[in-house]
Amino acid sequence: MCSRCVCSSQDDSFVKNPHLCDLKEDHLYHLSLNTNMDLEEMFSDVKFVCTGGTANRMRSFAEYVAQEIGHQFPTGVQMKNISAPADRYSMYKVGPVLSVSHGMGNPSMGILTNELIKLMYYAKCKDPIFFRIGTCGSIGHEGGTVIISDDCCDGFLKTSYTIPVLGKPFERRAQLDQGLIIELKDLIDKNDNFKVVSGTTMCAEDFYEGQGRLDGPFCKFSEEDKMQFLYRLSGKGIINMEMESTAFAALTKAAGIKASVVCVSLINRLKGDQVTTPKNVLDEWQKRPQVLVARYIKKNLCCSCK
Ligand SMILES: O=P(O)(O)O[C@H]1O[C@H](CO)[C@@H](O)[C@H]1O
Ligand SMILES: O=c1cc[nH]c(=O)[nH]1
Repeated sequence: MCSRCVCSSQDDSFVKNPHLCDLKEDHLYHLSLNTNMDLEEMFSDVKFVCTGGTANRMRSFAEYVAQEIGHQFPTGVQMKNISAPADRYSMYKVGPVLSVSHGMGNPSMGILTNELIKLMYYAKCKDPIFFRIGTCGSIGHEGGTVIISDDCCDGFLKTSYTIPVLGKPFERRAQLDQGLIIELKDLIDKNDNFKVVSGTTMCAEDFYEGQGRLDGPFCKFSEEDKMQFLYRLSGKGIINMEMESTAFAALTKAAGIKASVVCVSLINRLKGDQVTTPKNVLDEWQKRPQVLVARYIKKNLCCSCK
């Protein structure tokens, strides 16, 4: 970090923002981290950043991955939520793995991903890989099916993430890392008790009308309209819908960070709208993408990172 500001060189870095050089300190407000802390000492060993919608899921993923990679916490040391003071996201660190909740929707995922990218920069992490471990609704695949996103599009079927910036639309390509997708698919084990498929993911801005649901408080379209829409999506290779993939894909791509989205389907939307699966089954289903991602981490962990 130069003495005057928070910056180190930005030439081949994750961030592209000259204004960071005007900051004497940078507060990653939603993570309750800032550059007055020794972020390099705390996070420079991070190689895998895993995100998912809920705090409990990301805590249990952290505990699971600790087992899988044989990470030992010092005796009596409890795994703590690093971002607890901010009372927004939950962040757990298990050696080279960060497990962070992202809440629901692109805006929440966007805030988190922006701050995680800056964290990687300040901590001088080397080639981190990001994952979104989520749930989704699928088109034509039963609940419990794991879906790897080959590509992602917004609700207008554009493979980009567009937000208003200074009153004008600002569009970024939402592209996931194709090499990482192939590596994940290579880790599918025929003995797994779940099916894995891949295709394009539609990232909706809404759970109800935005995903063609008839069961919200308002609905201006018919069941026929809904089914026509779902079959139109299916005809374009879109196999699932969720609500964070485009912000996640666009921002990680802009940072030059490899990223992948792996979700489990909670419902085949061709058969209905309501998620009625019992909690214990949903909990088991939610572990399935975690198995695949943990397998990747275990395989790619350098021995020195244990
Ligand atoms: O289970 P998570 O990862 O939150 O993802 C899905 O679940 C939420 C909707 O129920 C949305 O956030 C959607 O993207
Ligand atoms: O149908 C679903 C299920 C989970 N998440 C979504 O966004 N949609």
